[in-house]
Amino acid sequence: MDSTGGGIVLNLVSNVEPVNKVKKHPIPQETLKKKKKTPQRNTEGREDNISHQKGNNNSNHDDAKNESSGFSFNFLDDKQTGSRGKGVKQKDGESKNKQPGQPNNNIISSLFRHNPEIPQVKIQKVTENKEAIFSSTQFSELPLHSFMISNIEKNLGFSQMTTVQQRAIPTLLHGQDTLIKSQTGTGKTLAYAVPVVQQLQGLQPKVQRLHGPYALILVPTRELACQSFETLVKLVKPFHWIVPGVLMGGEKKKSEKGRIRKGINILVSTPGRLVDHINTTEALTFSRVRWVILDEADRLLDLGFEKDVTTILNAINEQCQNQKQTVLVSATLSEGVKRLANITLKDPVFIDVAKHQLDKALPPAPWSASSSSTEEKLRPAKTGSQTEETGEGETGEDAEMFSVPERLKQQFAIVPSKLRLVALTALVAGGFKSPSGCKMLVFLSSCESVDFHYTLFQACKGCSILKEDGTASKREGMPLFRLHGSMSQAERIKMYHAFSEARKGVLLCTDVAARGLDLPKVKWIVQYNIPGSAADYVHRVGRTARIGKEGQALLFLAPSEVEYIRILEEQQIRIKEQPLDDILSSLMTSEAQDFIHGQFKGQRQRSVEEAATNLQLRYENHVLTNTAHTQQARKAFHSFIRAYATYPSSLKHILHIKKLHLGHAAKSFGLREAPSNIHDRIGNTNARGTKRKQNSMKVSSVSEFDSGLDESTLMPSKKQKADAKKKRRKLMLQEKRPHPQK
Ligand SMILES: Nc1ncnc2c1ncn2[C@@H]1O[C@H](COP(=O)(O)OP(=O)(O)OP(=O)(O)O)[C@@H](O)[C@H]1O
Repeated sequence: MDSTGGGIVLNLVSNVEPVNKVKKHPIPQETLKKKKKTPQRNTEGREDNISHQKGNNNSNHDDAKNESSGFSFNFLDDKQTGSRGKGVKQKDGESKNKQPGQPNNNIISSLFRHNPEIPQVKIQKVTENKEAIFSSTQFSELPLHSFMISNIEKNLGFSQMTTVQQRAIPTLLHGQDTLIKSQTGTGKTLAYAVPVVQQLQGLQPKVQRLHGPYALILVPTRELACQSFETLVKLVKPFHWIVPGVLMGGEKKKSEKGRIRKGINILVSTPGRLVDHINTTEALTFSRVRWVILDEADRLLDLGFEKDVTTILNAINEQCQNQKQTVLVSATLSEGVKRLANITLKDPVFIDVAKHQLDKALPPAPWSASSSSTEEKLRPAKTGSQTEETGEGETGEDAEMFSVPERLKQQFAIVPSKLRLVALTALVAGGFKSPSGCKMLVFLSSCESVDFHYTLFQACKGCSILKEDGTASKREGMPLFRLHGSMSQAERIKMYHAFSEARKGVLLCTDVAARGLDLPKVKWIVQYNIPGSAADYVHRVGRTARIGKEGQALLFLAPSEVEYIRILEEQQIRIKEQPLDDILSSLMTSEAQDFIHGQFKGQRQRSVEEAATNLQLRYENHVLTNTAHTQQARKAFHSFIRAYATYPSSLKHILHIKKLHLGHAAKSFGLREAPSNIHDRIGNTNARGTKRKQNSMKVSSVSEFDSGLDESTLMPSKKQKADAKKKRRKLMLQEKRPHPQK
C-alpha cells in the first residue's frame, strides 16, 4: 500500500512484487482519509478477507429485513471506513454473534488490498480471418419460385443475399451433401432453409401433411428450435400445404404426439426429445425424409448429443431408402466434424466463407474404410470433443481458425477475484448510459450462478424483473432476465421471448444461450466466466455484431488466467485489454449510482474505492442477512468451483483449480469466506462413497493465492462419474444441458 499526501493510495496489487510482474492500474484515491491498515493474516498466512468496523449500529436492521425494497444500507463515512474493530474470525461469512437473518453492520470489505499482481499482457499481432458478409447477388437472381422471392423480399425484408447464402443455396439446390461454415450472424438459417422449401414446394406428387417429415432439422437447444421454426413458418407462407413443426423437451409430449399424427413436413427438433418420440410415438415415420440438417453440427456431435444423433440417423437410414441430402452447419466446424463428414456424407462440398473454399472436396480420412454402421463411423469424430473418460476437450486438438464479426470490439479485463462482483455491476450499470438503452448478455458458468446473480441484482434499485404474467414489474429501471437449463420450460420460453422483444435489459445466462440465438439489438456480451473452448468463445460473442452490426464483448480474466489470451490468439482472435480502472470508474456515474442505490439518489460516492466498497458491503449484507440468500450464494460458489474443475485438460495449465484463491472467489459471491464444507460438496468421496480422510488431501501451495486444493480431490471418482453419466442421460432426455457448465 502506498501513501501519498496524507491520503492513502490503495492499489489492486499486493505489497510483494514477484519477478516479471508489473504493477498496473493504480486506483486514484485522493479522497479517502484513512489510516494505513495492517492486513490480518489467517492461520494459513493468507490475508483474512475481512476487516472490522466499529460502530455503525444505527438503522440498518429494518431496511435489511425489507429486501424486496432493494438494498438500503447506509454509506460509510470517513470515520467508519478508517476504523477497525477486533478481528473476529468468521465461518461462512457469519460473524460469531450473528445469526442468519440479522444484518451485519460491523465489517468492512478489504476489496482493494492484497489482491494478486495484475500482470502486464503483451498482445501479439494477429491477422484475423475476414469474411465479407453480403454478396453482390440478389435473391431474385436465383432460380427460385417467384412467390419465394417476393416473400423473402416483402415479408422478410431481404433482397441481397449474404455471402454464405450466395454460395450455399445453389449448391444445396443441386442436391449435394454440404458442410457450411460461416461467421455467426451471417444468415446460415436461410442458407439451408430456402433450398429445402424451394424443393419441397416443387415436389410431385404434391407434398401432403399426412406424408410426415421430408426434412429434419436438428438443433441443440429449445430456444434455437423455436427460432428456426419461426423462420420456417415465415418462409413457407406462400406454400400453405407445407407444414413445419417443432418438437422439444419441456413441452407436453401428448400434444406433440397429436401434431405428429396430424403430420409435420419440416420437422425441427432437439435430439433428446426426438429420440423419445422415435421410441414411443408410432405415428412418427421417416420413410420420406430427403433432407437432414444438423445446425450447430459441432455442438450436436459433442458429448451428450452424439449418441442421440446416432440413434436418429440410424432410425432414418433404416426407414428411408430415398437418396438423402445431409447438411452440416456451424460457425465453428472443427477438424473432427470435417473428418466425420468425410465418412458419413457422400462427396461432400465444403463451403467455408472465410477460406473461400467453395466446392473444395474434403481430403480422405485415414480410417474411412471402417464399418458401414453410422454409429461406428461417428465414433472417431470424438477426437474433437469432450470424452467422458478423459474429460479432454476440443481446444488444441482441432486447430481450426475461426472468424468473428468485423465490427465486434473484443476486450478482456484482468479482474482480481475479490473485485469481480463490483466490476460486473459497474459494467451492467455503465452499459445503460445511453438513453435509448442497451441489451447485454452475461454468460455465467452454472445455473446456480445465474440464479444467485439474478436474485442479487434484483435487490438493486435500478432493476426490474418480469412478473409471472410476462409483464415487467412496476419498478422502473433496467429489466433483468435469466436463461438456463434448469428453468421450467414455460419460464425459459417466456424469458427468451421477453428478452428478444425488450428494448433494453440484461440477460444472465449459461451457454444455453450461446448457440444460434438471434436476439435483436444485443450490444454487449460479457463473459464473466471463461468459456470451455475457443469455439464456445466465438459462439458467445457471436450473439452481438450480427449481420454487419456493431457490438462489444468483454471477457473477465483473473490475474492467474491471462494466458487464456494466447488460446484465443492461436485461433486468430484479436482481443485488447480494457483497464479495470475504466470499468470501475462507471460506478461513479449517476446512472450507476441510480442503478445501485436508488433511494440514495444524490448522495454521491467520493471515490471509486468508496463506491466499490459500499457496493460490496451491500451485496455481502444482502447475502448474509437472509438464510435463503446465504444458501443460494454457497450453492453458486460450489457450482462455480465444480465448473472450474471441469475445464478440458488442454486448458488445465491455465485454468487449474489450485490457482484459485477460494476466499477471494467466495467474495465474488458475497460470502466473506469460502464455505468450510467445500471439499465434501465437491466430490471428496472415494469409490465406495465413503469420505476421504481429511489428511489424505494434498495441500501444496504454489502461491499466496493458491486454493490449496488438489484437483484429484475435486475430480469425481469412477462411481461418481458413472452416477453423473446416468444423471446426464436422464437430464438429456428432459432436454437439459449435459455439461455441468451449461
Ligand atoms: N440476406 C439477408 N439480409 C439481411 N439480413 C439477413 C439476411 N439473411 C438473414 N438475415 C438476418 O440475419 C440474422 C442472422 O441470421 P441467422 O440467425 O440465420 O445467422 P447464423 O449465421 O445462423 O448465426 P449463428 O452462427 O449465430 O447461428 C437474422 O436476423 C436474419 O433474419
